[in-house]
Amino acid sequence: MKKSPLPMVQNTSSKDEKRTRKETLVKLLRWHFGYQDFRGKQLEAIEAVLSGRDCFCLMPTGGGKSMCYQIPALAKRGIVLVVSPLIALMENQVMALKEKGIAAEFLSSTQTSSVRNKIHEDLDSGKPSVRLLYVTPELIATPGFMSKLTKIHTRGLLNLIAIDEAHCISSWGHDFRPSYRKLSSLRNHLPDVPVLALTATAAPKVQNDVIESLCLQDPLVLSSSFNRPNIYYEVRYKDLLDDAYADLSSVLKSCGDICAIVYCLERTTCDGLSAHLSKNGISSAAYHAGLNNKLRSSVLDDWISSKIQVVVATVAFGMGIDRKDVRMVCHFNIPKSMESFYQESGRAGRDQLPSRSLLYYGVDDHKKMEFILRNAENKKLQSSSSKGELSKKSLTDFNLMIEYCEGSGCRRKKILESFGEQVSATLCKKSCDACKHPNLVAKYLEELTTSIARQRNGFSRVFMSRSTDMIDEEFRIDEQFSEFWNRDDEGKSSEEDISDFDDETEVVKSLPRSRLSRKSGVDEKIELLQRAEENYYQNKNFDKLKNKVDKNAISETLREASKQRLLNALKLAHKRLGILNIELDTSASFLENECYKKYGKSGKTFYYSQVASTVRWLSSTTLVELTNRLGPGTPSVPVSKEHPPETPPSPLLEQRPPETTNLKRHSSFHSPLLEQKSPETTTPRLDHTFQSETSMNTSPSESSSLSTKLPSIPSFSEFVNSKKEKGNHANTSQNQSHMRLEKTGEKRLRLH
Ligand SMILES: Nc1ncnc2c1ncn2[C@@H]1O[C@H](COP(=O)(O)OP(=O)(O)OP(=O)(O)O)[C@@H](O)[C@H]1O
Ligand SMILES: [Mg+2]
Repeated sequence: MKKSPLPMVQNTSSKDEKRTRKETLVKLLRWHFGYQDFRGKQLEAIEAVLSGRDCFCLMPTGGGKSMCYQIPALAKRGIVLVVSPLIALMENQVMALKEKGIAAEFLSSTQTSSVRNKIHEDLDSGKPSVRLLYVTPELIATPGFMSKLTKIHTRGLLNLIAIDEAHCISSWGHDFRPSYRKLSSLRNHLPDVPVLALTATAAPKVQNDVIESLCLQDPLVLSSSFNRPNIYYEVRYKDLLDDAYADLSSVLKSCGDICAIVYCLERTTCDGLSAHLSKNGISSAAYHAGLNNKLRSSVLDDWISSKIQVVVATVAFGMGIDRKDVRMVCHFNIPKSMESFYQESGRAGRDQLPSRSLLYYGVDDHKKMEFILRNAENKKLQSSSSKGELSKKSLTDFNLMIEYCEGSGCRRKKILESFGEQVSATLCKKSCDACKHPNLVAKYLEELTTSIARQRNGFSRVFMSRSTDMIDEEFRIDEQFSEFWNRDDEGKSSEEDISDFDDETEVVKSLPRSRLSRKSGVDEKIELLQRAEENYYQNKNFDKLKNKVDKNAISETLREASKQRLLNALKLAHKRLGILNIELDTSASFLENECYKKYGKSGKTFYYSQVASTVRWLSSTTLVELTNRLGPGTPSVPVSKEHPPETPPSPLLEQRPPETTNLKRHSSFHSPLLEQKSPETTTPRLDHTFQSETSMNTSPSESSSLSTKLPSIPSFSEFVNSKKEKGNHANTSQNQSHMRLEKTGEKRLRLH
């Protein structure tokens, strides 16, 4: 339903006229949005763009930047074009505006062509009804759309171009989107349309970059303080806690039924933590780019409509999400920069009511993030030597985050000073843990220092400990080792989860790719890692390690959550493959037990990686493989949906004696870590025929014993060796195949 139009704003300059204009704008605000008055610098920004001036608007998260282009759209006949980085963000805003009776639309590839055509017809009509048109930067770059904009402009109907989240244009910013770079063409094509750039990113370098890149002319630069007085800042130290999962769970419980966001670095953590919270009676769901669009939308809807209270998410969740009553934002892993932290924690308390930011800091998380950033930095350095300065920036930015966690003194001051704001000592008013409980925080920091020193002396873990600095200094992580990185998504590198953008491709394209081809020196480093692993398992320094291992121990709760994950994955496999001849609950226990047996002593990270890899295996495995691993007996004929095995289902766990885990590997066993097949099995094949052939070549007695005696999950050394062999084998096979192809000039079956 559309509202009746209010008087249009005139561009006038006398004092009275100025007052009248302000009154009209306030009337529009009250009429359409129900707010009493403008906040902060909103009015100045609105007046500037209405007078035709470019404006750069720097406001804190939740400060009300959207209003700076929404009111101008209502104040003048014509269209305001809004460029926004995420489709979800556009959808949300358009929906909210439509609910208020404001004619807003968005154009994106997710719409049906009939919806898009309708919008285009309206735009071409000469008298468009739409007042706010949201588009992606990619669309702006297309010649067709640019000529449409030019046409609208020649009819005098393009009032303003608003670039929301404008920091995305700057490679100095924390959310750089290459597609935003294309927006610089707007000024060439539409030189006299005012441009409004909006961001909550305060770094001066980013500001200058935005102004230059968008070619803003004599812009009015409006900036407000970044202080969020209604947010209480706190850091908890994972290394000093028995169980961070349990700690978060009790914090959330003690707060009552609050709305919260928990950010994690990795998708697996989101899944595990969300399962843990749910199990403890907290209504929660995981949200990350690994879920399909439908699932993500339903999680978002449920959270926005308060059906669930807590979303456990990667950074894919949040940019521009406008739920005002978020009472707590928790970072379960350290964010990559102060800018990211500020943006994400700033999603708390947008209604200006007291809220909380809680960060769980762990030394392992620190190392992991540092490793990811260094890896990304190395990649950038290799791709362009001129970007050296830029590459180092990520580590410098991260150091501010470390200082926030490990340093003493007011947290608020640290945040604001990192953005160049000078802050008085009294500003915080005891609204951070360091100001409210200085002695306690000092004690924690001391304990943390001791714990770090202990870890430095001991060798806590192959990848995550400080003693691996010398390795990761040069060692370029290969995607293939991602299992040991607690990664849940093959083919995507660690950086992806940091960006975790879900709808655009360019960021994904810019991710580090596998470096298998760059072999130089890698073998030595692998050997180094293997030696490290051997040392570790020999437990020579067990006493020194004990403390750390305890901290890293796998709790029953974590095991239960993992079992739940495996059960869910089994259910999905059950759906995908049809009726499975296995008992799901027992099989989940069995698989979890396998992971625990293998990595129970190595600690959470390895154990959790193994769970993750098993989950992935379940998502892609065939019925034969699954039955071989979990079912009652090896089928002597290929198993298919049409020909299920005749033996009745019987849970494997009871059938398997403990010593059988060391028996020789069944050829049809498909380990998620060890995909390599023995040389004799590497003939051209289709998956199913291969499985059935191997099964048929096995004698019945062998077959039944193999089916119950499952192979062990490979150790890190086995995994590394298998990858090496696989690499060598692939090279040999490729050479042979290449020669054959050259000879025959014919394309044959692709060799593995
Ligand atoms: N003048 C106002 N008075 C009261 N509430 C307002 C006012 N202007 C905006 N708001 C409300 O403040 C909330 C935050 O606004 P908005 O989403 O525009 O913030 P933002 O600056 O874009 O934040 P972010 O950086 O997170 O995108 C919204 O719910 C909005 O309706
Ligand atoms: Mg916004």
